[in-house]
Amino acid sequence: MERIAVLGAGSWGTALSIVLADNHHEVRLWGHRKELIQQINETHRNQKYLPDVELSDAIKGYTDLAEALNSVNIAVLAVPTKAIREVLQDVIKVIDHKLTIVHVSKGIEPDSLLRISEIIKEEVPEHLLQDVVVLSGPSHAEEVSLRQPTTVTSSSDNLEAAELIQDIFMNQHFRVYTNPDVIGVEIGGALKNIIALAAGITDGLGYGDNAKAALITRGLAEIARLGSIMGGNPLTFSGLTGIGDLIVTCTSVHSRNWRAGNLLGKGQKLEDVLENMGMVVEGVRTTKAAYQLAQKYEVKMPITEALYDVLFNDKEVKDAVDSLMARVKTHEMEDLVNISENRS
Ligand SMILES: NC(=O)C1=CN([C@@H]2O[C@H](COP(=O)(O)OP(=O)(O)OC[C@H]3O[C@@H](n4cnc5c(N)ncnc54)[C@H](OP(=O)(O)O)[C@@H]3O)[C@@H](O)[C@H]2O)C=CC1
Ligand SMILES: O=C(CO)COP(=O)(O)O
Repeated sequence: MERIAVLGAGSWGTALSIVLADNHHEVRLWGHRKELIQQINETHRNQKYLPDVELSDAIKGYTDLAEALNSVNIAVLAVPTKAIREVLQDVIKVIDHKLTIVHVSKGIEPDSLLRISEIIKEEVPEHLLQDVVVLSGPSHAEEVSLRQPTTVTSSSDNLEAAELIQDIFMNQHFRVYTNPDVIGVEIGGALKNIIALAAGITDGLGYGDNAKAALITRGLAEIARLGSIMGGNPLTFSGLTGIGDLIVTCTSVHSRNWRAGNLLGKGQKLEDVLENMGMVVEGVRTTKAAYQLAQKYEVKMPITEALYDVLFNDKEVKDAVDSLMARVKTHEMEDLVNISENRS
């Protein structure tokens, strides 16, 4: 049994706390809102983020970060990407020993263009950092908290650390694989949210399954194109954290990214959609970061670029779809064409 701190008491932090408590670990769920943590401790429910599930006594809520991290060697970082630096800066003020940090967030930081494991290594000095592990895959909190079958991937530069986290989380409802390709895992997890926003938009516009299949397939192509150039293993994009997460996020009503896209497709304004969601929609910031990455690496990412225009340049959603369809003709598998041209 381990004592584990989960930092972030939103949907995902709470759902993962349930998995850890089921596995008989002592779970310290830290959140920055006093009322929410009080409610978790008094009613054993997280009314705002996962109202339908009762939390076990093994999950204790904390608002004091020092208390939550006292005598803890493993911390699960479950806050939105934009809050990661702030939380880490507070964490290093209150610890005096090495932590293994498991991050479960799906995003890329705009402008710095850093992946989350890179932000962690930038913020946490070596003498306080044991290992960094990313846990990612097709896993909506709503289903995980109901103990419905779910599969995810644990990834780290240190295989032993990835396996430790695999052991800690794995149970009969929550199956954990390992993958040493941290770059591919983080890029797949972050960029699928862009495609999910786009899939929500086409659904909101009233387009059908053909459009959705096209987005998933061509979306995966552009994620893999960028991710491979950044150093990810192309095979990772056909795994759980690639196509797996892309499918679940583009097709599930649980997805906040899909829901946000759906409302945009129905004509709502971005500010209104985000304000009413009440939960993080990571894909918006990630679209900006991916757009910048595409320029930096000179990679073609037409869906990301079209969505960028919708989100940040006020382009009409219908016009964005029209311009994607009217792009200059091209091969589906450009690499295959290059290989066969070289042979002849
Ligand atoms: N939900 C899911 O099914 C899954 C989510 N993820 C990823 O997990 C990450 C977290 O998402 P999720 O839990 O769903 O998001 P939610 O919006 O449900 O919850 C986010 C939580 O983080 C808190 N928070 C925000 N900023 C700070 C801060 N500066 N300091 C402390 N706490 C803060 C929020 O508090 P407040 O109430 O004050 O806003 C809230 O409790 C995202 O990157 C997401 O992509 C990954 C897999 C599945
Ligand atoms: O990452 C997720 C499922 O794997 C959650 O997706 P949303 O953030 O779109 O809800």
